[in-house]
Amino acid sequence: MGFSDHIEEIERVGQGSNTGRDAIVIDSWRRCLDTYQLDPSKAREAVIVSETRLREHRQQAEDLIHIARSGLERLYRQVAEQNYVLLLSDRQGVTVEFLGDPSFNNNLRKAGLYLGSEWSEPRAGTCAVGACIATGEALTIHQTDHFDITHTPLSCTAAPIYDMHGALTAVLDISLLSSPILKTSQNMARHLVSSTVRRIELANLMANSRHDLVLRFAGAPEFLDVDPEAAITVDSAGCITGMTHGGAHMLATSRGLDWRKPEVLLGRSVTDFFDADVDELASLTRARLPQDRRIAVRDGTVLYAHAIEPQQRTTSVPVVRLPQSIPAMGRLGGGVPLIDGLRRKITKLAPGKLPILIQGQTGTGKEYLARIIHEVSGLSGRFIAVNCAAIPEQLIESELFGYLPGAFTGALAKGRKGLVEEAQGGTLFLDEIGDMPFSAQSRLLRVLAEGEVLPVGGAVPRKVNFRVVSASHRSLADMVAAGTFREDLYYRLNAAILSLPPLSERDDFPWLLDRLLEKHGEAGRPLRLSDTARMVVLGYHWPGNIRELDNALAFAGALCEGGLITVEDLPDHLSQGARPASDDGREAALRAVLASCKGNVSEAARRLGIDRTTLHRQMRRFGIDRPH
Ligand SMILES: Nc1ncnc2c1ncn2[C@@H]1O[C@H](COP(=O)(O)OP(=O)(O)OP(=O)(O)O)[C@@H](O)[C@H]1O
Repeated sequence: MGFSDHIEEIERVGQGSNTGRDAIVIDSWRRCLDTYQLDPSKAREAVIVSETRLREHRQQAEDLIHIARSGLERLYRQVAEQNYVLLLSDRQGVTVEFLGDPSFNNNLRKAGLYLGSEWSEPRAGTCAVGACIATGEALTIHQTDHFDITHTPLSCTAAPIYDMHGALTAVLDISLLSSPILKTSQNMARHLVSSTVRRIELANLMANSRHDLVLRFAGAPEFLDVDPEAAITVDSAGCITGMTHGGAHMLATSRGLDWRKPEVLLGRSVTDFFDADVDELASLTRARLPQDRRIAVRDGTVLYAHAIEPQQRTTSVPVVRLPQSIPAMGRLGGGVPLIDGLRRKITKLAPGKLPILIQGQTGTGKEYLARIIHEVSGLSGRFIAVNCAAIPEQLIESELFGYLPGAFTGALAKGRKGLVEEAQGGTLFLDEIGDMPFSAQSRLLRVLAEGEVLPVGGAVPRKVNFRVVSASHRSLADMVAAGTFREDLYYRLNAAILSLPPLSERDDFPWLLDRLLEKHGEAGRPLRLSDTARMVVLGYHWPGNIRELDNALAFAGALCEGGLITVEDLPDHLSQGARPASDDGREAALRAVLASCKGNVSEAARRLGIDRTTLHRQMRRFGIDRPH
């Protein structure tokens, strides 16, 4: 369909015709024309918010991103091969999390499939995220369903994420830069997105309702414990305090109410909706077989329920996250030679002003290490982190170096201080420095060489004094050789290089695991792992490194009962593609399982899923004594 055909079709719809598109598209086009007064003949570039605004949006969505991450990564792995990218947007339509193939970064950024892009209907016209926010429903906006001609190559599928009080809080979207003609090709995508959202809402509900009874529901007993369709929370008086979107649907349907009005559901007694009171519901625990946990809803439907008792109320002492109470250097890792070596280097380097370059794969803790360096350095200024990959190219110079009043269109009337100046007397952490555009590299070099910053549009440089720590998951030396990174800047940044190993090579893995279990548990009550879950965790290869482990435990911690993580609570892919653990990990796991079986080799072999001979062989290999 050509440009003029597209505009003509929108105009016909505006005049009241039905051109055969889905009602959801027609309604959205009409909103664009009548409510937002958008002109279909004016193509608009994708809107990408500034780094500062993006940071604010991400901060507000931080808890959700944290809980959602494991689900998002799992979904991304399922669809990445078909070239989908994944976006999580907040309720304003700003993309706060993005997963996509970095080799398409430029094209994706241009198409607005990127961190910070704004996909609300008033800004972008009909689009999946915007229409999803407007309707509250999962949907696909396919190619020419888009209002704006700039977006018609895309096919986007989105589903809303509701908080436990029934308010739309975010949107999960998967998008394709190019797709088959038929819209039905995206039905599977809609199904995948919706089921991921269901899991995210469930994890969110579990994480936020530690003191209420949680009830999960499924239409079939087989799926009850593994993939429930709906969940609600109930307080000790039997009143409903929270629900997933599926839960809201179930409650509303049973009484002919509107799920869009959560206020008519929350606070009501469970007896309004179920043929059972709160005590009967609370007895539907795992102690009974799933098929014995039948429950009738007021409209006559029969469901299966799973009750999870509230966790003990803790006194309201502020939660002290254990890692913070350990001195900075101690937080780096366990007492193994590799980490001790790193500690020695940091002790020497941190107090000086020498630029430090941290290398390591994604998620290995580069920013975490940079913060430790800042803490140990004793510098009185702030730690300012800049993700060079997340700032749109045209904004990077003004964000870093600031600008004077009227430096460019859209600039603030007062001008603005750049991040370099914000780091005055402190540390400027330049993450993903390899993604810094060439022109900004030249300016940065001048700042470092001369200790002066020249704001955009300015003529008089200002003195600056800060420590620079940069990080990259790519080899800057290779980029220099390829001519994509300035050699002189490289030599300025890499006065000292620190390398962080991938998680699978860290001998202190069990130490890290314990710290993260403390972090995600309640104050003084770390999460625990069942023996088999520990084996699975130690046996997985963790391509996303500490971040992936951190997210998986946050997710499992939200799903588990009583603080004990079992294999079912872990993201599925951990147990599927498990690769052999490092020797240290395997040895620690064997000892842990043997100890918990009081040395009973047959029982330990059963729990580990290996035969006795193999277990004996492994025990010999690690010098573990045969129990007497
Ligand atoms: N030594 C550690 N102990 C406990 N948690 C850690 C440690 N190192 C990193 N983490 C946690 O792992 C996660 C990832 O760390 P960080 O963001 O520093 O990684 P990164 O290498 O900068 O990642 P990227 O390259 O993707 O920016 C964070 O949640 C951080 O708190």
